[in-house]
Amino acid sequence: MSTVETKPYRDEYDIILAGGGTAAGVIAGRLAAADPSLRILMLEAGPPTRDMLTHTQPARFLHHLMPGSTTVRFHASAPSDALGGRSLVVPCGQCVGGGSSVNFTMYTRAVRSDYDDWETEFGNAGWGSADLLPLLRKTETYQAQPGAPTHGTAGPLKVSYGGLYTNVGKEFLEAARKFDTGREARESADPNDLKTVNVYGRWQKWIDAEKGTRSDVPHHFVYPNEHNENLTVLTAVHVQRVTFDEHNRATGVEFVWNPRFLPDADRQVHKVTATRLVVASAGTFGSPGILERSGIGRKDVLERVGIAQRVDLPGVGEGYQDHNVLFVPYMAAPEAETIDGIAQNDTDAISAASGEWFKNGKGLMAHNSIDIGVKMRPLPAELEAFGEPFRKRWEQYYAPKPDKPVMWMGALAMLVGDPSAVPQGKYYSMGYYTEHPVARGHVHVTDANDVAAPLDFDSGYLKDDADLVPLLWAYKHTREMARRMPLFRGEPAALHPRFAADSAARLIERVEGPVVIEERIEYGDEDEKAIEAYTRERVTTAWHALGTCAMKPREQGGVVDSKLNVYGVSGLKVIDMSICPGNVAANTYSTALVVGEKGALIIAEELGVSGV
Ligand SMILES: Cc1cc2nc3c(=O)[nH]c(=O)nc-3n(C[C@H](O)[C@H](O)[C@H](O)COP(=O)(O)OP(=O)(O)OC[C@H]3O[C@@H](n4cnc5c(N)ncnc54)[C@H](O)[C@@H]3O)c2cc1C
Repeated sequence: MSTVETKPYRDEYDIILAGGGTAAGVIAGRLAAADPSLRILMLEAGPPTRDMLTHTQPARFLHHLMPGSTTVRFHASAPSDALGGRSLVVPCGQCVGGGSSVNFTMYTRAVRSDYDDWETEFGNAGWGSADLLPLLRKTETYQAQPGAPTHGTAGPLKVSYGGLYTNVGKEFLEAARKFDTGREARESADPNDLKTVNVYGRWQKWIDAEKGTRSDVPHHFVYPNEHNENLTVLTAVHVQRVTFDEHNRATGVEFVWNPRFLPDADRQVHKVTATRLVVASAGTFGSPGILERSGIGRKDVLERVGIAQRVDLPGVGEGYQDHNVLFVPYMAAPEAETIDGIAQNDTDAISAASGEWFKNGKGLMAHNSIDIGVKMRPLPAELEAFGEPFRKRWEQYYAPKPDKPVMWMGALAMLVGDPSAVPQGKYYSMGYYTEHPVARGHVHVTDANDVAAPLDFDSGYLKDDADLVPLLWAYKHTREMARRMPLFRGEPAALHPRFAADSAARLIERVEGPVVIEERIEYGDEDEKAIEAYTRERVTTAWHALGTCAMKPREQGGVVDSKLNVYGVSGLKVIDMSICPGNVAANTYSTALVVGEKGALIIAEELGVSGV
């Protein structure tokens, strides 16, 4: 295998993957291992990741989100009234491995009904949970509780509880036990068995229990094929478009070097031929752009930027979804075990944690800050509190499917937020996100050629009140638990709602030692307004973008069929998170992997390759 910049590469391959992220890496790795004679080219916009500690050391994930990061691309939405006039900025992996190389290594799997909906409601035979569970197992070796049902035993990616069980996690579990008595809280629970809801449990991580390394795609699917001369990974490449013959069959791609990484490279358009298949695997923001620049999309979108339409496919770039998340920080006692120093790129903290990590793969460096969480469905009184805006959603969508959680909640042993806005010290954060938001957005190109041009991006966030009310409730619910943890030392005003000084809900700005809190906080109308304003001003991306090239019938706005073929052309598939027709109750890495695995099987079957 060659991981090269600019040259050498051949003029012709059997398969070209446009994008070198999570799903693409699984496809390349599986196909190359099964048939080393297949000539595969993977074209990635960003830089290589091989053996780099910022990628292999799990706790360093925030390094990739720092301003000026070269391993993610930031997409800014149009300002939205629903977000207090803000623009939402969504970072996406932009390096070999894509999201798998920069994500927070939080292991979360969808529930069965999410995938069953893909099959029954969107007409995709072969995509139900019974078909996908074997593929979920295929990707992983589950070290957290070896032998646990539904998990894998021999896959390339290791799943564990990480290198430490922090006191933040332990105290959060205890606070849940005491405060949230309508739900169970057990260390032995498996919240990721595709069905468990309303049970707080230890949260798994995409981290190797022995080596302490990130379970990313490149180091486990792609780089192990280095002996294979027929697999080429070309980095710093902007795929502009797919080329076609007169019968609308994909013949290859056109690309330019990404000037961000290769400022001195030529500015010409390069062409490579694919004799058998082109796969767009550039993610939820990237794949619709490749289709649109190739003339596949909605007429007015293409006309606006001067692209001649090849196929009228109005669903391209539509249906954008994510999970709406908030992280609310609390001051912690000095003895709190947090990854704050590492997350903030403090060199002393990094070298201290690296010492243990290099020795035995353990400690804070083999961690992602999340030890305990819950997939939560509202209990009857809570549903009442969600009120009218949520009732219809509940009755139509959630009530008939008892495995579907409405939210995820958990504790993070770190400050998530701007450190310069709060007093120095240790922090933990309460995190919560909605699993299946109602509102949809879109992503479209604004330039016919320039891959780096900002996108026409509407996140859709909080445009439907059914998406808002669970978040308002979750602030109050998690605040009760955060205050009941013995490590609690206060609520930093800059990163909480602006409650009036004489409100019963006012903040406890600082305490010097553990406090005993038994009373629930009472919220008046003004307090509720403060929480809504706060939620609109602070809700952010969960980095789980999906749905912009949906796999569903063409007449319903679909872009690909259930074999992942783009409607209206041949020889072109889309395989990444953009194909998800519906959301999943989970952080999305697991689903991106299963989409890659399923895509590899479909390609293998069509090309007559066995052993995938
Ligand atoms: C910061 C962050 C944190 C996350 N945390 C978690 C987590 O803890 N747990 C979890 O389950 N999920 C998490 N996720 C989500 C998960 O990692 C992603 O959903 C998943 O990796 C997406 O896979 P994909 O194959 O669809 O796209 P990606 O992995 O994003 O791959 C797309 C690739 O295509 C490249 N590309 C785009 N356009 C072009 C072009 N024109 N030419 C060439 N290349 C192009 C991009 O650079 C990118 O590398 C996180 C994601 C991010 C970004």
